[in-house]
Amino acid sequence: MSKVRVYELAQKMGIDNKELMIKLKDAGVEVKNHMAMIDEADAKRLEAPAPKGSSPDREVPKEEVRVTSTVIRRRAKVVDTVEEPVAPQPEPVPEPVKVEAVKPAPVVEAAPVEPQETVVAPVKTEEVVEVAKPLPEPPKVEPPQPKEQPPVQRATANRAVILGRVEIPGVRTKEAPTERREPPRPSSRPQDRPTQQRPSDRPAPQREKSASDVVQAPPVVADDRKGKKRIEVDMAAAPTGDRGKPGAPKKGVDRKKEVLRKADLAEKRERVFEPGKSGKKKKNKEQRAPEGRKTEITTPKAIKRIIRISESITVGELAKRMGVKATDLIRVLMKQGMMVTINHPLDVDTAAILAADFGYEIENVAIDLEEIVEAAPDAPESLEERPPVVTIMGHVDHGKTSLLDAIREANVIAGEAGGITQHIGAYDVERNGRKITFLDTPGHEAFTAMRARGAKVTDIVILVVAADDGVMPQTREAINHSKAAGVPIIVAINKIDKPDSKPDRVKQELTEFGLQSSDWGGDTTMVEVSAKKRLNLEELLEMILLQADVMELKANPNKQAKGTIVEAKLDKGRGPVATVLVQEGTLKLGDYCVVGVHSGRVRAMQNDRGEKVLEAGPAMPVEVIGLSGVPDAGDVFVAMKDEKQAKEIATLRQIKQREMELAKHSKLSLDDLYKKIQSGEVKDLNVIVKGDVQGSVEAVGESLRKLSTDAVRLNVIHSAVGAVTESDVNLATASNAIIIGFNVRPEVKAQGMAEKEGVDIRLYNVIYDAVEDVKKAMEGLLEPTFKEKYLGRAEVREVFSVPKIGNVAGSYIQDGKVVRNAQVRLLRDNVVIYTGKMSSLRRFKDDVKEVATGYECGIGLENYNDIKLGDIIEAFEMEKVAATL
Ligand SMILES: Nc1nc2c(ncn2[C@@H]2O[C@H](COP(=O)(O)OP(=O)(O)OP(=O)(O)O)[C@@H](O)[C@H]2O)c(=O)[nH]1
Repeated sequence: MSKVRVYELAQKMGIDNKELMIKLKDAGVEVKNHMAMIDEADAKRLEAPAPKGSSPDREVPKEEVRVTSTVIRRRAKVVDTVEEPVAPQPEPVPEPVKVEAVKPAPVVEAAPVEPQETVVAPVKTEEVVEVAKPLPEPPKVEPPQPKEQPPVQRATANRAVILGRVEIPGVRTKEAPTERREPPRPSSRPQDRPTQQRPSDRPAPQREKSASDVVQAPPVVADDRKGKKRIEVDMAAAPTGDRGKPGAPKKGVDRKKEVLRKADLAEKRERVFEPGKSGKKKKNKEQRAPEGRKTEITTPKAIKRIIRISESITVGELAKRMGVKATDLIRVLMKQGMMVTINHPLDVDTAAILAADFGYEIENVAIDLEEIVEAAPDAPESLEERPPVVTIMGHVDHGKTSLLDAIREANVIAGEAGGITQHIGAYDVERNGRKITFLDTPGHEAFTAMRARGAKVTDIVILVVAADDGVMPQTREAINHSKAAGVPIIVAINKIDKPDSKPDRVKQELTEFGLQSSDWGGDTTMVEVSAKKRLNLEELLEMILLQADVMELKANPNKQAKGTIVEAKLDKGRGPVATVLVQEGTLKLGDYCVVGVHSGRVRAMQNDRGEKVLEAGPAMPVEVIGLSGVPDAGDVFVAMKDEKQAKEIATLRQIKQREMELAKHSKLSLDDLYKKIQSGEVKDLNVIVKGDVQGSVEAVGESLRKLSTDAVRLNVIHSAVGAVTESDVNLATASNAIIIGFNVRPEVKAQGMAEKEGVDIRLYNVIYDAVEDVKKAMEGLLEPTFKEKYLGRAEVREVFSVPKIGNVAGSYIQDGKVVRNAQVRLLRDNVVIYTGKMSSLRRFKDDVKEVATGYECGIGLENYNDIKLGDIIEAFEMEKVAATL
């Protein structure tokens, strides 16, 4: 007679094993556990009435659930089953028996099975194998699912009651370690589990009793039987799995099962059993758990959402730190008008805005130089009197240089005789034991250029006004610049030795600018001097010191030095040389320092008399050697103890500078084009100014801006030092601007591009001419009758000295052609050194009319011999053209 196993029938009927066992009991069929076999007749009898909610028919549809990579569990569809638990649950409470079926599911099963197994041992073996595949056990779990964690699984995956079970073990696993020691499962285990897992299931204990009555040590069987599914459950519970061995010895069948199990589930064991045995299991869980968390927690904790950067970060790095694609960041930046690449550095502000879009915060952990520099304000008691720093300003030829020289000479003579004066950009003189520092860069351009860099160096301005000339344009500018800087003025009315000098008239004129002589009841000190005759120079110095007293100039000499670069150059022998005007602290030999984008170490210092100096205190100018590069005038000099820190700051500044340049370029072209469109009726004249030095660039720019009228607005959209480049031409094209070059030339490519694009490049070497031209053009009066026509340029590759003729430039024609008798310019680093005529053009000793690109030739310049290797000779001719501006 064919038989069927209880669990198979239960599976077929879609009900829990326990439940079926209860039904069997009710039906008078005695079974010890779900592995027991019953007659098919009995089975059919039971199937007919079908269990509570679930109809046997439903058993047919089975569901496959992959429990692990090697185990697939098949079981009846849960849809119905899901409801079942509801019914059984309430029952369990009153009836211990039912409860058993529900709660102890995994554990209890194990217990009861054992006894029966004893009987059907051999069969089981086979079954076990089967079980492993189809995973019948699940049904048992079904009942508990609703109460335990299974529900979670159901909810997420598929009503898989089974799944729920699987989970149960997982949950238990945590407790597993403790349970393990309770191999005597029957009684203890059930209790433990129910209590731990479902505290609400009180019947559990009672059940267990009954269960324990029936079974005792069979845990082994239970484990085996359930095969893998079970295993998971039991193993999860830890105790059973391992115990299987110890408990099994009781029955040979068990052993076989175990063997089978080992064979079949070797892999699984390693993963599930083994770990379950001890801490390993925990590890396993731990491993799993985090995985789960990872997927859940997609957003880092608040603390991890703060990105610390040091002054700047590249787009790629920021994307990486935020865990987003760099392309996403680039897209966002593009929307904001920034065309960047993955390696584009972002400053803190930009990065912060960008990061905010992705829910991150940016924290700038860079060393703040200003902080270091400013540090804590000096305590009043640490301050000591320091010499005043003086700048001389005035109109052209009013005697600024003469006055400076006169003062210095007098000082040198009076001071250390024999000292060889050197031009280091600043010097100090002594008067009655007190020092005065003069900045040897007369003129307001330098003064303003320094100020534009944020350097406030000058304490007192000496305004030189020629007594025979009076207040002139630059005098006015000097006054304005001084006032803007808030620097007190001492007027030196110069050239009083001249017969036609009228100091009073000067004083009178100055009152118009708010400078009233103290002689006349005002508060401005005015000294009548003569630089030429050395008249009243002492008095002038005296007045300077008096003014300094009023100002109470003080500084703390006992700390790391801080100063400003007054002048800097690249010396062939000594490398970068910079004159530092120490403003605070004392600069010592060996100090590390940061200057602008450069860092270095003070390797040598000397004063304006060429003497070696070991240290320089406040207001003392010294020439410093040891910098990594040539800084700009006006750069702040900061001495520091730490070399690494100095280098770091310099690097950061370089990055910043590069960013600023990049930002400036992209901004200009875009912004101005837009502005132009927006300007509507207002006629704009956009100008780009390029010059040989910052001072002239600023001067030209400033003069041009002043030409703005109500009708035409003049915008200097870009100004910089250097040759006219392609970038300038591009900008001019986009902004419909003209380019004004002051003492510089366009690069070859830029020239070609300008011609192609129709950009007007105008070159001057006199500011007045540039301003006048633009002014006339704005008034519609510009009538340029001649326009320069570029012919070509040659590079000087050798210089030959020819008797009677002088130096001849052995040149290579780089571009265009060079024509005999053409006008030429000699350029050195794109700065015009000489403008004149070509005196000779030869090829192999033969005079030629012209030489084309790619050929070599000898070029002689009229009345000019200072030709050097690398110079560029540009040939051009003037042609008549109509006004175009
Ligand atoms: N008679 C007389 N001539 C003076 C005096 N000071 C300067 N000069 C002359 O004025 C001219 C201009 O003097 P500079 O010292 O070059 O004037 P500056 O203001 O420095 O001129 P720039 O450098 O071109 O701005 C020179 O020829 C000097 O000799 C003075 O006190 N008396």
